[in-house]
Parts: sequence; structure tokens; C-alpha cells
Amino acid sequence: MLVLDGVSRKFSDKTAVDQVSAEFAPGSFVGIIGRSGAGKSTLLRMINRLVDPTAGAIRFGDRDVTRLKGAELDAWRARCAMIFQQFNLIGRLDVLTNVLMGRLDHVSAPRALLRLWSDEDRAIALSALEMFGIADLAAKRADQLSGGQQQRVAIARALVQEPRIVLADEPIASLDPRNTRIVMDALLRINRHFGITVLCNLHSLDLARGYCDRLIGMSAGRVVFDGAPAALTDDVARDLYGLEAGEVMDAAHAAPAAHAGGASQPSAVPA
Ligand SMILES: Nc1ncnc2c1ncn2[C@@H]1O[C@H](COP(=O)(O)OP(=O)(O)OP(=O)(O)O)[C@@H](O)[C@H]1O
Repeated sequence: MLVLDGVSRKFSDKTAVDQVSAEFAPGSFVGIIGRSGAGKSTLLRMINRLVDPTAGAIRFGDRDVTRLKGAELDAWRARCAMIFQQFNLIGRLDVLTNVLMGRLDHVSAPRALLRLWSDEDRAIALSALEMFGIADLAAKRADQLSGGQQQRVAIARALVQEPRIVLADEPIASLDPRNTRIVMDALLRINRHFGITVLCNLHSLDLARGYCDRLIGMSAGRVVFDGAPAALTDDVARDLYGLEAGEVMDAAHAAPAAHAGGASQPSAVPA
């Protein structure tokens, strides 16, 4: 179980994340939603310690993630794989080597340094590519792939890390609708097939409702909704997104509510 206990992050006088507490059961698929600047990326980045909290604690089982250093921190980052909007592949390297980079934590330091991959590592990487229908691209340079293909390579690289948690930060933000589906299906697959917990920042509310079994709504760094997608009414969503509601909800849902403009605080659903 991953536990956030009063986690906050300040940047100078700006509070990006404000006393967030939440528990994530193994195997859940959680969507983090909210308008731009709500604190979603900062929250995910704190979980794998790309950003350190300024207050609060993050625990995984009996481990205090907030205090990990050195090799233990590296091991945590491997268990807690991150997927980025911009894929973060090494463009000049071939696809298979990019996926093998996810195995670095599983090989000895000298072998890692020389990139001496074992047959087993290669087989693991290839089968991850097969799982997402892109094994035929193994020898291609990563920078010759489409955005959707690159993101599937990034998910394959995350998968071969053998993570317990995948943190996906707007993984489909730069993709067309068809590739959006393919990439979301790939995340759902690793969640359902391997029981990997997925925490996914999403801008589109329809996607969040369609793929996630729990939604966390953030506003100004705080959690203002935590519950099942069905519990997120259109009125709560409109309050959560404010002026961005039209972008994230389909046209029928996005029509202004009778009270829109009157309510300044999002409707709170107890966490
Ligand atoms: N490194 C940083 N230095 C200063 N301010 C930051 C930094 N990172 C984030 N912030 C600020 O913290 C707030 C939350 O940012 P964050 O990126 O977490 O929001 P978000 O919900 O992910 O937004 P978006 O959907 O636009 O990515 C914003 O006001 C942002 O400007």
C-alpha cells in the first residue's frame, strides 16, 4: 500500500501541493484530474522523489520513501516507474536498447556500464514490445517512430523495470485520438495483467472516467474529490475545472450549470 500523509510542496511562496493525504491499494488504476496548475505533476513527481516534499510523509509498506537515499532511492525509482508526456526515449538508440534501459537496475554495475545485456534481458524486452504490438520496430531508431509508438516503447521500458507502481504524467497529451486509445489500453493492460498500480494524470475527463477505477480531483494543490468515477457528477466536474470545463468534458456535459459562476469552491466529497 502506498500512503501519502499530509504531503506538501512549496516552490518559494507558491504552494503547489497542499497537505495531500491518500492511500493507494495495490492494483488500482487511479486518475488524477484537475485544471492546469492544480498540482498533479508535482504530486506524481514527489512519489518517485524527482521532487522532494517540503512537508509530510510518503510510505510504501513499512518503508519511509521520503527518507530514502543512494542505492535505496535508486531501487525505489525502479519500483515506481515514471512515464512522461514527451516519452523521454533516447532518440539515436534503437527501440530494443531503449527498452533494455529499463533493466539497468537488474544487472550488475559493470554489465550496466558496458550495456552487456543477457539473453534473458533481451527476451524480456522483446516480449514487452510484443505485448504492445511493436516487436517489429525493435531495430528502428526511436526518433523514427510516431508519438503513439514512442509512448508504447516508454511503457515497455517501464514494464521491464518490474515496477510495483507506474506514474504516468499526462501520457497522452501529445497524441491523436487513435493513439490515445492505444496508449491508454496499454496502461490498462499492465494494470490488469500484472496488477501494477497505475496513477495517471489526465486532462480529459472522459478518458479518466472511462479507464480509471478511482479519481482524485485536485484544485490549488488540495484534494477536493476522491472517489469512484460514477460519484463525480457533472456539477462537481464543472466546479473542479472552472473555465477549462468545456475542453475536458464533451459538449453535452460541458453546458454551464445553473449555479456556474456562483460557486467558487469545488464541491467536496470526503476522501
Ligand atoms: N519547479 C517549479 N518551480 C516553481 N513553481 C513550480 C515548479 N513546478 C511547479 N510549479 C508551480 O506549482 C503549481 C503546480 O504545478 P504542476 O505542474 O504540479 O500542476 P499540474 O496540475 O500538473 O498542471 P499542468 O496540467 O499544467 O501540468 C503551478 O503553479 C506551477 O507553476
